[in-house]
Amino acid sequence: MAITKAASLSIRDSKSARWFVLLTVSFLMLTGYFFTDIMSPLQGMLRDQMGWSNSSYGTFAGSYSVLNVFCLMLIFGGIILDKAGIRFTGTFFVGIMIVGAFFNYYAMTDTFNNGGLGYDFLNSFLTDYKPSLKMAMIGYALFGVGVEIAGITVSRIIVKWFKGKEMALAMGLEMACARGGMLIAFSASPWMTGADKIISRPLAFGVILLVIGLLAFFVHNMMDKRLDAEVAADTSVVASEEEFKASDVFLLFKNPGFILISLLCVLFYSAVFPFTKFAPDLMVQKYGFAEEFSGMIVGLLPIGTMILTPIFGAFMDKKGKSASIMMLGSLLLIFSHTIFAFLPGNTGFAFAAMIVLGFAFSFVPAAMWPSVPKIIPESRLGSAYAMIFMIQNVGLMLFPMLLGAVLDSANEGLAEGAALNYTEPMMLMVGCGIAALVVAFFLRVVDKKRGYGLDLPNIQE
Ligand SMILES: N[C@@H](Cc1c[nH]cn1)C(=O)NCC(=O)O
Repeated sequence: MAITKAASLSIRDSKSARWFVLLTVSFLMLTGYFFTDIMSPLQGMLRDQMGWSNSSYGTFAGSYSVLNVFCLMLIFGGIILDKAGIRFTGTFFVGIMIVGAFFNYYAMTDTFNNGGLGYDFLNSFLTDYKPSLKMAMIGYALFGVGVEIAGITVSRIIVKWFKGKEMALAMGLEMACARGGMLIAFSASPWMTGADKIISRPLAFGVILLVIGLLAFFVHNMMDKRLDAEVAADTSVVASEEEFKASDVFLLFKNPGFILISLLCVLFYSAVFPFTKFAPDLMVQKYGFAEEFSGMIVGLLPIGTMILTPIFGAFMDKKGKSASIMMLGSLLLIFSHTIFAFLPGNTGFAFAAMIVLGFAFSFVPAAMWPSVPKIIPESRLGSAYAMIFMIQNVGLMLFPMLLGAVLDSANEGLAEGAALNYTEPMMLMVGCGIAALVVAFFLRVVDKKRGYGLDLPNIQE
């Protein structure tokens, strides 16, 4: 439900109140993104201690999206958000996130792996897969549902509090906080395992952090309740429905701009998030970094985006050029992955490729997300974002699984202790980048034909 006119001053007109709300939900997203990548720098430890193959690790990473894709959870999440509102949906799905994260933690504990609750059952079928992997996958799949729907809810919260005010800045800052969570995960997770390399330790910390995130969301709920009460009492406020409708989906797929932006989203993000799951191990295997430092190198990526995304967002707000910038971002993606795939394992190349990727990962999200409202009418925006994330999740499910399988098959028969060769998995990422560039090119062509105005400034004078 969107507020289209507020006659008298409300709590959202108070700068400190709305920025405080942004702080609570941004912190929540920081905790969510932290847990999303908490296992990424631990791939080597999972191989050594848990006996997970690279394919198993990829299957685990892809399990994040399994329920989102096969059970259409993002669509249901959108419907629940429309029907039950922000406070219920947010609280419920943050709860799911915590339950999933707890299962993920439990899978890594000695208690579980020494025959704890559920071990014998999970050991009784699909015996090629370790019980720890199956339990972790159940947890991560639940967590994936929770964090994705929490993310959609938070976007809705930002619109509710910032519409007609500093909305782009608020969205940019929320994204920067979320990337901060990624940064902490990549840099700190290997250290948190301690000298005795206990994998469950960072996960326990992650679960606690998520609970604190939920408490922050409760604070948001109190503010939101007050805002709703003010809106209900103000008879001059006109509310318009923006509900998810199944019929909207068919209309969306008749829109070439929507099809192209969804394709760009899945191709671009498939070459980024699944890559980051393997990137710390790539740093160890190809560039010879110590395991503890490998995550810090990958951490350069979120650091760069935290600074650059709001800057590029502000540029496009004023100057436009979003369609061209999406092409440039896709081109940089190809450059970066080409360096990882084909250039020698020199640490300088690793830094250079990560910095180039940081630019790509700042350009495309900063241009893509604010472009959606230019292509889709406001009444169908909720459905459009839900569908785009749903399509994106197909890539987030398949590509980590593919990367793991390609890595294993490319390194079959490798001598014990020899470094893994990442050329073939990285060629897959280059391929995604090329496909993203082609789609970005067609998006620009269609933009010119249909006049979406993607290259025009977001802020109209
Ligand atoms: N699907 C979301 C959240 C996410 C983070 N990691 C995996 N999924 C998303 O892509 N949000 C936009 C972003 O740029 O983070």
